[in-house]
Amino acid sequence: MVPGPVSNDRLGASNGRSSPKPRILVPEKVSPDGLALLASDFDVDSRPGGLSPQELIDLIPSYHGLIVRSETKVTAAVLAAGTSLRVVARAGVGVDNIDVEAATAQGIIVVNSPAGNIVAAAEHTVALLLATARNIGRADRTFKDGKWERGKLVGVEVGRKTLGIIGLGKVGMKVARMAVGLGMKVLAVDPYASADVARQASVELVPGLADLLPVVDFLTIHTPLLASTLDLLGEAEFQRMKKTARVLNVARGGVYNEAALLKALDEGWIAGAGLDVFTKEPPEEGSVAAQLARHEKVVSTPHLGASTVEAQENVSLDVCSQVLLILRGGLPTAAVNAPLILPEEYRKLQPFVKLIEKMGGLYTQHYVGARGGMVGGRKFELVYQGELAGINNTRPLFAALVKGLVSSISDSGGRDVNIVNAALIAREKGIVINEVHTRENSGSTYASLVTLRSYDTDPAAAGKEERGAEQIIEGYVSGKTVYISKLDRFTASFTPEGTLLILHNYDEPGKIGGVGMVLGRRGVNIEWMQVASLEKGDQGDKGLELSKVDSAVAGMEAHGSNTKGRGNEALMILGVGGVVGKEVLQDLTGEEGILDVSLIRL
Ligand SMILES: NC(=O)c1ccc[n+]([C@@H]2O[C@H](COP(=O)([O-])OP(=O)(O)OC[C@H]3O[C@@H](n4cnc5c(N)ncnc54)[C@H](O)[C@@H]3O)[C@@H](O)[C@H]2O)c1
Ligand SMILES: O=C(O)[C@H](O)COP(=O)(O)O
Repeated sequence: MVPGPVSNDRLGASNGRSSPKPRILVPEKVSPDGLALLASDFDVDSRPGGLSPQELIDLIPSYHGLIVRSETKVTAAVLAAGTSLRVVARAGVGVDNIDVEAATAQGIIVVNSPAGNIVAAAEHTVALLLATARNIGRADRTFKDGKWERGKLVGVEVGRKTLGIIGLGKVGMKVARMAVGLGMKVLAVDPYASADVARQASVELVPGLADLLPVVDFLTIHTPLLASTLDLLGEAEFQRMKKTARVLNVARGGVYNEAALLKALDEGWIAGAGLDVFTKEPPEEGSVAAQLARHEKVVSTPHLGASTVEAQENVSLDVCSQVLLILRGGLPTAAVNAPLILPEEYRKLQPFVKLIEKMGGLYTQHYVGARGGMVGGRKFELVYQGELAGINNTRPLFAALVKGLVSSISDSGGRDVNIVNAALIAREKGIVINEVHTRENSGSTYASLVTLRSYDTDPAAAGKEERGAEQIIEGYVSGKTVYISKLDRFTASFTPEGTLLILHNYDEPGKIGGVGMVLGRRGVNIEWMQVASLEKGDQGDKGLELSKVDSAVAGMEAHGSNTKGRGNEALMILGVGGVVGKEVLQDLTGEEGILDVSLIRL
């Protein structure tokens, strides 16, 4: 993963001509403070006006480094054309414009500046908060048009009002502290925030959106844009808010569904919005995003959250110093795609690293995403049983769990977690992981078994380590394939890969057919399915596996039906293809006898 230093010979060969220095392309406006660090060793080609996708593909073969902000799309095609490319640096936080997966596959390091523009983004949020409260945009516009409309521009105060924050990470926490300083009451939703850290900042963590939306006067989001946060707020959510509420977005376009937000403003479900980011930037003429940007009730800015002199200096210095290090053969400080395992441990540990990472991802999406639970403040026990118990260096396994747990909730998809920073990231998120080695394998048929247990510490028994409700995932490796053998109280045997739907239901006839009909109607293809029953000794028999059933619902019914009455529970686990949107989950949840549904992407 770590490249050796770049030699000028190599560059000459790739160019077809000799060049005195390795080359770095900067197709956006990046502060000269950082670029100056590179000037003596490299040929820095700055093109602040930007490049078209084709121009970038045509130019990239002769460059060793690429430094971008959010406007340049570093696609798989750009990376494939970058045959000499060693590093892509994002002068900012979000790497959603970079195909990190493709970069990793090509051994290209992606670095960013995780903290350089936090203050700028938080201050911009507060600027929009006050601007929406006091109609600053409209006042400025109409005054400049020669109007004096004091009567139409009466605002509201923010002091003593309630601010809701979705995503209490670096920017969210900064906004919270500033809002407390303005005399606001602050509530937040973030399954990974530590309740202790929140309390110290006078923020009250609430369990979910249902607790937040009806009570806030202002709402701001500070989550990354992920599959799990895309369209997080739609029509139903805006309808739950106060008519006087105002919403802000200095994170990413798409977390509020733009069409729903436009409707909410037009219909008067909410009073206003302050928007810095849009699904397409700049918004296309006539698009919903463009209508929002121009809306009477919206204060809009063209993605200016990080655009301060100070933030641009910070991020430029951060990433340029990393580019310098990498191209000289050193290790970066903020690689987004750093490896979990050292090469010498790879063969032995890689399958277990994969298993544990998948278990972590499954945990967050099944227990937290679907059920509105919390991860911050929970304790985890990672039990290595059988042969695996003999492994001394379990740091990659620990790191794999942290990576899996945070993968569905972080900008980088957890790819920035590595063996060096995993413990720190876990601490920041309030995740406590205890590793247990045991030679016993409790009757298991697998040579090595991994169990992930999570439990609440009873808040009433402060410091006494009493356990609250326990959640369990168990898995094993066979050959190179990883399997989940237990999920909660249910015995299973499935490969945690791709898009899965996990339905907790009453084990009674008709369930499979009903679910198959819903998915068929919504164009979701069932690739395989399995019914996992309660463990022996709990209730019922072992799960019945039905592999590779397509849409043969009738056939599934015949195999999968059983005649147990209501009271017995089961999990229906489906590997699916196609787009599984909110409406699919709503339809499934509405089916008779379905207790809950989780959508898992692994
Ligand atoms: N407009 C701008 O110019 C600008 C500037 C800086 C950052 N940003 C964007 O702001 C966002 C936040 O940045 P950050 O540095 O604070 O990131 P961060 O990773 O520190 O914080 C994100 C937080 O969101 C939480 N989260 C994830 N999914 C969630 C969900 N479904 N519900 C509730 N919380 C959830 C995470 O647990 C985490 O605490 C990023 O998307 C970043 O790109 C925009
Ligand atoms: O993710 C970020 O860092 C911000 O959105 C800033 O983007 P920018 O560098 O294009 O201003």
